Amino acid sequence: MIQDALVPKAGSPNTRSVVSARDLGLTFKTDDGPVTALTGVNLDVRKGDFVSFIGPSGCGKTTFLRVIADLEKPTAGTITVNGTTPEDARKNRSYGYVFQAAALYPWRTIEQNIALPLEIMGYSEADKRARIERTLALVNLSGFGKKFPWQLSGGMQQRASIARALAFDADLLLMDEPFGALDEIVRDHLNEQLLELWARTEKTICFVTHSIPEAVYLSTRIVVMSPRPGRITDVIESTLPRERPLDIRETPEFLEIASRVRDGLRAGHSYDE
Ligand SMILES: Nc1ncnc2c1ncn2[C@@H]1O[C@H](COP(=O)(O)OP(=O)(O)OP(=O)(O)O)[C@@H](O)[C@H]1O
Repeated sequence: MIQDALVPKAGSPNTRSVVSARDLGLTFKTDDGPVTALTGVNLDVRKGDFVSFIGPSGCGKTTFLRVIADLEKPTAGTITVNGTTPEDARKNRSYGYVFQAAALYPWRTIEQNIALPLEIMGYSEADKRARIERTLALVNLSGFGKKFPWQLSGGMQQRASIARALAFDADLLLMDEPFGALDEIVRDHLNEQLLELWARTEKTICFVTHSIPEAVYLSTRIVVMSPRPGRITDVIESTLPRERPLDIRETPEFLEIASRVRDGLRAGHSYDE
């Protein structure tokens, strides 16, 4: 069941939302014919929201993030990012993007990796230094700036790539399964740290995951998606408090939300493929 209040109606995007999509669609042309990655997507992401996107492989989660980031152009509907087109939002550096793999340059130290977007944007040496120190502290990596990526664990590398995405102070963070390749204990720890960072910085976060517990633990809202064609099938507003110790995952309230997400995923899942 989709809660009416949470699902915007077709029409003009809400330019006060950080992300506002109306009837958004994207159909890729491929040699095997058109592939509809997204259809009829209506969604508002409000300032300070932590929104997770969950759904089976191919339901368009990454494509939606890439549309927000202006890495793909929609073929139907409209979308605004910070009240502007995704292209303007990209040019204004309105978002930081964290990829599935840490995507750090191995020949650059951690601080040189974080400095990269700042160099492109022409920050002064002093400003660059201050921002590197601040973002390293934010992800608990102070003192590791001179290391190379291969000298750090997978979890630390992913934290470094979050630092890089935070370095230029974008209010919006787009995260595509950032912890998918990490073991569960490291992932728990990073989830906790990400929530702390979100609370401290008041960023708006769009987060793609395959994990129900991760989505429920992190989010203020959970967007459940379904494939062929990729679409939103449920939007769940979390009733959990913002302060979330890890053992909140054993509470009846948490399990109830998780069960609703699971039902949503089951309803949109085809088992014969
Ligand atoms: N550049 C492209 N050209 C053609 N088809 C594409 C392209 N990018 C994505 N697709 C197709 O669009 C659909 C949605 O893909 P997308 O990667 O957004 O799904 P996803 O939900 O992020 O999947 P996963 O969980 O596996 O990462 C899939 O059918 C995919 O094959």
